[in-house]
Amino acid sequence: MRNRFVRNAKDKRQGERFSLANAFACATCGIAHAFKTQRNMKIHLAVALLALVFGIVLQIEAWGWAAIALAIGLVFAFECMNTALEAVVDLVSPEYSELAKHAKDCAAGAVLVCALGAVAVAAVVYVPPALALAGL
Ligand SMILES: Nc1ncnc2c1ncn2[C@@H]1O[C@H](COP(=O)(O)OP(=O)(O)OP(=O)(O)O)[C@@H](O)[C@H]1O
Repeated sequence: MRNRFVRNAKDKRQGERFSLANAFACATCGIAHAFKTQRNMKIHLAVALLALVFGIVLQIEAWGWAAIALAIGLVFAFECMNTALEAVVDLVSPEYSELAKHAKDCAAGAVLVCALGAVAVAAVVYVPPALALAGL
């Protein structure tokens, strides 16, 4: 029987229907795969949980929650994209290649830039209430 979660370019050209539920299921599989295979994803999760705890303890404002949620989402999204790019590179270039190296290094660099941005957001959101809590 045809796997209902598989759709290729030919199916798309033929206009074969692919339900929204299937699309969500595929996206969820991708996120789960990234969590299972990428050590960095687990580190991002630990840091995100810590950020939530800090947010509750420091009683940050609504705009702070919005900024932290955006930063966390961006880091997870970039790590998923990095995982996708690594898979494609491994598929098309299992042997050593300078282009493959540049592609993977740039994708990893994008995650790093995103994580540094998240650190900057965290500093802006958490430092003032932390100083206030400390009476400084
Ligand atoms: N086919 C290849 N050709 C050349 N260099 C490669 C190749 N595959 C991986 N590399 C190099 O090894 C590094 C690590 O690649 P790998 O696929 O193991 O990613 P990773 O350890 O999961 O990285 P990340 O921490 O970014 O998720 C790449 O950034 C790149 O410099």
